[in-house]
Amino acid sequence: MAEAPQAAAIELRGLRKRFQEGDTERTVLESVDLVIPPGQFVVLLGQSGSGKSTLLHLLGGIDSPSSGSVCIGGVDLTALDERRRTLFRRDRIGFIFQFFNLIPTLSVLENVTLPSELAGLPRPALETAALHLLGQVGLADRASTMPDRLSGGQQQRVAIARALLHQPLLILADEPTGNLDEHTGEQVLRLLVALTRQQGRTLIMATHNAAIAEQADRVLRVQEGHLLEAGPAAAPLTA
Ligand SMILES: Nc1ncnc2c1ncn2[C@@H]1O[C@H](COP(=O)(O)OP(=O)(O)OP(=O)(O)O)[C@@H](O)[C@H]1O
Repeated sequence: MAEAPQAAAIELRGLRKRFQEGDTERTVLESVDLVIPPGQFVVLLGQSGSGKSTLLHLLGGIDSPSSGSVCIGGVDLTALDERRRTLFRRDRIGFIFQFFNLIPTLSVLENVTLPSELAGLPRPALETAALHLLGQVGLADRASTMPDRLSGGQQQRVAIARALLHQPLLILADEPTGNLDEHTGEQVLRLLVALTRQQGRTLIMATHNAAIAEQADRVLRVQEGHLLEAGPAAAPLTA
């Protein structure tokens, strides 16, 4: 899919998301405008239920806004039909979830290569790249292991390799260490940040880990439907 060469990694304009619950309509996000240039690491804060996952789903094309536009790498997801949006998501977005979502019947290597194979990338080159990435996440010797033989931190490192293999435009991580102990979680986050920085990728991460937020280029907070610059005075966005 064609992309403008200098396009922002993310451009949101007038984004609004409402959910219908019976007779009541709940506005989760309202008037969200945001521009993120390529290569930045952005942390997303916000209380439980504030709308962090909703925003990540809109950025990844998992869900559609009620109004407004979502441009990723210059491609307006709201202008794509469902099939094209699915293909865009598969080819250009990397997801890392709290629960690692590995396929239990596939080996570590197969879990890492599967999404890229589905995207039509050639298998021998993929395996070489996947083994290299598994080395970078410290799992070079576990390629043929089944996921249930790995610790939680190791499983999340497999998920990181899987999310990075197809060289996505945007990596979305939704509380990726919520299921890990604090020490392991922080190690995994540091690895994810280091790898995405090394590859020059854009990473948006919902996390409550203050040490990781300190490493971010930008920290945003979802609060009462609005997206604010996080900081002592929770200022409105200037983007
Ligand atoms: N499919 C849906 N239908 C109706 N309401 C929804 C739906 N998805 C999310 N919501 C509502 O939107 C609000 C924001 O939810 P969201 O999961 O985005 O919050 P969050 O900040 O990620 O929370 P947490 O930190 O607990 O994961 C919540 O009130 C939730 O109930």
